[in-house]
Amino acid sequence: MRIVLTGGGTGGHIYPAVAVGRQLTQEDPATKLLYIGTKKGLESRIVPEQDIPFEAIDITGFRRKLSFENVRTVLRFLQGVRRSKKLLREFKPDAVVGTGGYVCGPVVYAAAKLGIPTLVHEQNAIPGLTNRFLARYADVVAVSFKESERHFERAKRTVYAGNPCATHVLRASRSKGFASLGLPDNSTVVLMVGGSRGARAFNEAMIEMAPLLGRLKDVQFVFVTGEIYYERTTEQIKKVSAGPIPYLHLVPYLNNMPEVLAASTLVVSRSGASSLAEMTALGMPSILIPSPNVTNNHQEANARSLMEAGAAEMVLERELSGPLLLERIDTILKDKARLQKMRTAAKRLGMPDSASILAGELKRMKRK
Ligand SMILES: CC(=O)N[C@H]1[C@@H](OP(=O)(O)OP(=O)(O)OC[C@H]2O[C@@H](n3ccc(=O)[nH]c3=O)[C@H](O)[C@@H]2O)O[C@H](CO)[C@@H](O)[C@@H]1O
Repeated sequence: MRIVLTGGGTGGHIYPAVAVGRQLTQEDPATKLLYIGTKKGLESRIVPEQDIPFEAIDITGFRRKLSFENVRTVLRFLQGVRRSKKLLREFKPDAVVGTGGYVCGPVVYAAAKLGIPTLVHEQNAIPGLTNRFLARYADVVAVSFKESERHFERAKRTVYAGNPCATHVLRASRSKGFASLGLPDNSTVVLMVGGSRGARAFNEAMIEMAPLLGRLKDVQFVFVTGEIYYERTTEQIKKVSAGPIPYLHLVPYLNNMPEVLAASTLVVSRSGASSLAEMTALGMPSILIPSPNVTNNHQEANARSLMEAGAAEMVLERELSGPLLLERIDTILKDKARLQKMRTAAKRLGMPDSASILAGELKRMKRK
């Protein structure tokens, strides 16, 4: 099969597309993939690193308020459609998969206009602007939460498919995760990550926590700062600490997130949909700190669903401080029975066969 993947801006839109591509290649090594994204989005770095051919189009997102910038956005959208049509005519895909973020607007729209089968994947319980727009053109809208089907009444067909990142992460090697951190197998690892771009509040808490980490015995901490915060956080931690902290691994970004996740005992995280799909697939206990800056506060809704199932604790950003977080981590780690309960509850929410459900849909669409 020849498949065009598109979606981006942030990791939460990119990794589901990559996971679908991986699944198709695994099922049939002759699969040919092309990813269409933007130069500015994280996809321009992540996708080539995954050995998937990448082409960029120039496009910006709509402002929610009426503005002159939106006129320019419409013009860029039309240009994007023209460029997408050219790329699609050259590549001749059997189907196009869009995973959200404004870049997939012109690509999926162009494909629909050319009569190429299209599938849109929505990761969140409350859909984004681009996917809402595309729903009426796509042949299939795949949702990650059963309850979000109701937002896509105009779609030709909706499928409850989960998030394919869940499948992808289950293939990760735990030992490789420990080895990449230079740690022996079965070390206790606490991973702290503020989504694919990092978050200021997470970095502030990391700086406050760093000098206190020694209070927890035999625990290794992995702090993922996000690329833009790395330098400042490293400097600040140096300033507030007496010397190097041997059990702290400070990194800007993890290219092997599934492996490190598999090696972790507890995760402190934002509650983006793809991250949660990965954590639940692995049965990973977590402390979730939802981003307050997302459409319809959807990260808090995401976090609440894990908390109510007993898989996670939630800390709101306005309550967050380094000492409070360390206290919560310590309490959970000391309570082995609680950890086990959280693992079981998380696993129950996981949907590990998501990538194969989506691959099945694409094969069915091609045959039609
Ligand atoms: C601020 C914002 O707009 N957030 C949205 C964005 O989040 P964001 O892009 O942070 O998305 P998620 O948390 O859903 O997913 C992050 C993805 O990046 C990966 N990763 C992250 C850090 C790292 O160092 N290495 C790495 O590989 C994770 O494993 C995961 O696959 O998209 C999600 C899915 O549409 C939404 O639910 C979020 O609300």
